[in-house]
This record gives sequence, structure tokens and C-alpha cells, in this order.
Amino acid sequence: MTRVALLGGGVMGETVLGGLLRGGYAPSDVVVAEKRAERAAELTERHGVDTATGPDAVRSAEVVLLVVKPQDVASVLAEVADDLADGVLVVSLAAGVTSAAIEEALPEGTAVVRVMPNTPARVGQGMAVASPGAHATDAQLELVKEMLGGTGKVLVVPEKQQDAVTAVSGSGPAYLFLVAEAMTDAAVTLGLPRDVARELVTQTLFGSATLLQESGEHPTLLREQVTSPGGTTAAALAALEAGGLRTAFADALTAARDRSVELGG
Ligand SMILES: NC(=O)C1=CN([C@@H]2O[C@H](COP(=O)(O)OP(=O)(O)OC[C@H]3O[C@@H](n4cnc5c(N)ncnc54)[C@H](OP(=O)(O)O)[C@@H]3O)[C@@H](O)[C@H]2O)C=CC1
Ligand SMILES: O=C(O)[C@@H]1CCC=N1
Repeated sequence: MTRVALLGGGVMGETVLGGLLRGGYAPSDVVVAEKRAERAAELTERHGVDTATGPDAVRSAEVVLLVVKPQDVASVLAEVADDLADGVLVVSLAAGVTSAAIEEALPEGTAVVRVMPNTPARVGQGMAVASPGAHATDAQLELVKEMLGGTGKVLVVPEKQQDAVTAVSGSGPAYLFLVAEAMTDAAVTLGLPRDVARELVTQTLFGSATLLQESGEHPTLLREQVTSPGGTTAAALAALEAGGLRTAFADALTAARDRSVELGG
């Protein structure tokens, strides 16, 4: 199996690690470099992986996964640049940071692939979107797709689309969790017990996403099928439109896209 160094063992680092292990990687194939010692120990205990400093982790790695905050990418690259193995593939999961900026910080010709994952990868239902940098080969892109297979779906797009992708699928789970929270609170306000409200909301989101996925039908059609003339749904949708839901989503995704561009500096 490909030898992997994972730099940054936070929320997304552990999520990707879980996906690798689910996809057939052994804990001995992966070494993690994580700044916080207690967090590194936690990852060893939970997943059985070794931890090391950044330079030690990358020395024998064929693939280096960069999973630190965008603001920390430059410093982590400076830390490991001299220790990268020949022919290494660097895969960055950092929002906003371009493959060109990473290539610039590494030895000439280093292969880079930029990826935007999301947290449903924790349960194997992630959406990861990959874009090859200037020096990544088709075989390296295939390797990335294969490596991320255990996290869920993987799509390849031109890198110029990555800031918009980040706004949609990268940050997207947070919007839907906010909807779940808001619906649950509203259900409690209507008098339902909280555990019942939570189950109704969770299964409704899960069922609706599954229907959208499996039917292949347009969301407008599926929405219309729920909306009986003069009924309850029409009343609710009118209130959501009056509350500016569509504009709020358009503004939210634009703000996320703009922030991604900004993080790329
Ligand atoms: N969370 C998400 O849903 C998604 C995140 N991403 C991207 O993934 C990346 C990581 O995000 P996330 O996991 O949420 O962030 P976290 O802050 O949870 O994880 C980053 C980890 O890296 C550590 N770290 C910082 N510098 C170094 C270093 N030099 N060597 C080793 N470890 C280091 C941090 O320690 P410390 O906290 O002490 O700095 C922290 O534990 C980001 O770039 C983000 O844009 C992409 C898509 C979705
Ligand atoms: O909020 C963030 O910046 C990261 C990137 C996408 C999801 N979380």
C-alpha cells in the first residue's frame, strides 16, 4: 500500500484517516504529524497509527496529505520541504490555498493535487472534489481518487471551480446541520418532545436526500409533490420565502466563496 504522511490531525485529518483505514489502508501505512501532543496520542489510541514530527513523517512517504488550517500551510510546507522524498505527491485539503502556491513553496516540479472534502466522510458519505496542479499526472490523480474512495464520492473539477465547490459541498454540511437544529427547535416549540423532534428531523433529512439521489428527479418536482394545493406545505413555503431563504442561501454561498478566495491570499 502507498505510504502516507498526514500533516494535521484535527477534525478533517482524523476524518480522512478514518476513510483511509476504511478503504483498506493499514494503520502502519500512515504516519501522522500533529502539533498538539495530546491530540496525537488520542489518534494513536483510537486508530493505531504512529505519530512523528513533520520532517520525520514525510521522509519515507509517497503521498503527503496537508490537513492543517489554510493559515498554517506556508509554515508546515517550510518545515517539511527539504525532507520530501523524490517523486512525492502532495495532496492539500486546505480551503482556498491554490496548488500553484503550494508548488511555489516546494522543490521545482513537485506534484500537487488540491482536494475539498467534507465531514460526512466520517460515515463514508463524503463529497471530495479534486483538482490536479501543474505537475500531477493522471496516475497520481487516480491514486488520489482511490485513496479517498473510503470517504465517499470523489469528483474531479478544474481548479478554478474549487472556491465555489468549497462554498457548496465543503461548508455545505454546516448549513444543513443548522437547518436540522432550527427545525428541531421549532418542533419543540410546537410541543413535540425533543427526542421525537430529533428523530423526525434526522429521518426527514436522510429520506429526502436519499430520494433526491435515487430518483434523479429535480428538487423543484420533488418539492411540488409534497405541496398539496391550499395545504400545510404551501403555507410553510410561503413563510420561508417571505423570510428570504433563497436570498440567504445565495448570500451565504457567495460569502463562503469569497472567504475561500481570501484564505488563498
Ligand atoms: N472541517 C471541515 O469540515 C473541513 C476542513 N477542510 C480543511 O481541512 C484543514 C483542516 O481543518 P480542520 O481539521 O477543521 O482544522 P483543525 O484545526 O481541527 O486541524 C488542524 C490541526 O493541525 C494542527 N497543526 C497546525 N500546524 C501544524 C503543523 N505544523 N504540523 C502538524 N500539525 C499542525 C493543528 O494544531 P493547532 O490547533 O494547535 O494549530 C490542528 O490540530 C483546513 O485547511 C480546512 O480548510 C476542508 C474541508 C472541510
Ligand atoms: O470552514 C472552513 O473554512 C472549512 C472549509 C470548508 C469547511 N470547513
